[in-house]
Amino acid sequence: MTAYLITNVSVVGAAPTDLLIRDGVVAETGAGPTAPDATVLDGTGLVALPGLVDLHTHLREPGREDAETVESGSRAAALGGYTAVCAMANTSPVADTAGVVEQVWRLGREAGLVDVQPIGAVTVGLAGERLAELGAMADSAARVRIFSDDGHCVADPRLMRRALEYVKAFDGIIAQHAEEPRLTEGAQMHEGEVSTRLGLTGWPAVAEEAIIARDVLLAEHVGSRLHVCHVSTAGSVEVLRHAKARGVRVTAEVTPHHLLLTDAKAETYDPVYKVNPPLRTAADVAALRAALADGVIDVVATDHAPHAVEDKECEWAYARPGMLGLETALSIALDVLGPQWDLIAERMSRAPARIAGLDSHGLDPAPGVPANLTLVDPAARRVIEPADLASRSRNTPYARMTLPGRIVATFLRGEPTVLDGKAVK
Ligand SMILES: NC(=O)N[C@@H](CC(=O)O)C(=O)O
Ligand SMILES: [Zn+2]
Ligand SMILES: [Zn+2]
Repeated sequence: MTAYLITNVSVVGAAPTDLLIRDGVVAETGAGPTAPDATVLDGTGLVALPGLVDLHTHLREPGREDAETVESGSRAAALGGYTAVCAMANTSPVADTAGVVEQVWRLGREAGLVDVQPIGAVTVGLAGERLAELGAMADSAARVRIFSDDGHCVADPRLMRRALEYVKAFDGIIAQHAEEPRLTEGAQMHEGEVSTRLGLTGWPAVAEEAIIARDVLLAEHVGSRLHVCHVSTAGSVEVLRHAKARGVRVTAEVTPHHLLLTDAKAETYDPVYKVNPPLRTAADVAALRAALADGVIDVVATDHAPHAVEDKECEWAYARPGMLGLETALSIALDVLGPQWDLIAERMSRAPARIAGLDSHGLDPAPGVPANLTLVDPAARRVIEPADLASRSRNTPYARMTLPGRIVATFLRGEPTVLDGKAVK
């Protein structure tokens, strides 16, 4: 195993130091460790962060390997500074059995670029009718702790209650895609001024807020852990603020795109901007940014949702919802939050690792800590070229935008997965 000496690097924004990585851990920090055998990387101007952790990634394998595979998605993640991703269950077949989650977990190990932690489905086939084998998935080699029907809402309140109760036995968590289906039938975009002008059926904010309100009450009632996926409205933030003040065990995530883009993008009729939940208003974006800063929202999660060209480059109404996120998330966070490194480390690494129970991730580089870390060049600016992305899909909403920040290197258990901005395998 090669040792690496990263010199003159700022650890999470602190004064520059040296970092010696050996045998999978951070062996030493401080000025000038002697390690003649180590490969030296000049860290001048770079910031070392704990490897990013994504609570919400769609890897599309099994079933849509033309859009993404565990390997291609893992490579995109490593290039984005991630060392762990939680893979959503809406694959084909659905990840609703021990067999499927173990398959995804093994494929992640084989790719060896990030730790792939499978999420299990809450209900069989995501159909919302009966609970999947939650216990068998928890006991499997994949040790599933997060369960989600993402893509669909667990709309039936009795089923949601039973799921919340069931996972308590192994400190599991239900991650809800909050969308009251009766309020979003035929919806194409956010319900508001722009949808009225364009004549597109709207997805009202209340369809999200009503489910979050119901679920925080259910979680409080049964004393279970709830996680809210891709929060997108100012009203949702207020419901979460209220629930957290009452001590409900709820956590929440926001995506990079909901922190940056608004429903005005729909005026282009370019389906690259079609996503669930939809892009909202500038007032919602402002509320989400404030909630991320003050902690009502715990995490930035990508909702990386690759789609094949034929599913995306078509008429708006027929296009699948979803956009890429892994390779641009840190840049969007840097753009939105500025160089608040401690906040970025908290929202993109420490908090998601805690929520997912990934003990060897989300730890600031320090002696003895597993060397899961990433090096960022905050001064770099790059133009996003869809063709250059490692993802198999091309549906990035940031095409040809100039974004701040570049991932220079990523280490997984002391081994580089990215060096000089390029994937090593
Ligand atoms: N976000 C999306 O618009 N799409 C996701 C599903 C989801 O996250 O709800 C997908 O799987 O494509
Ligand atoms: Zn969703
Ligand atoms: Zn999703």
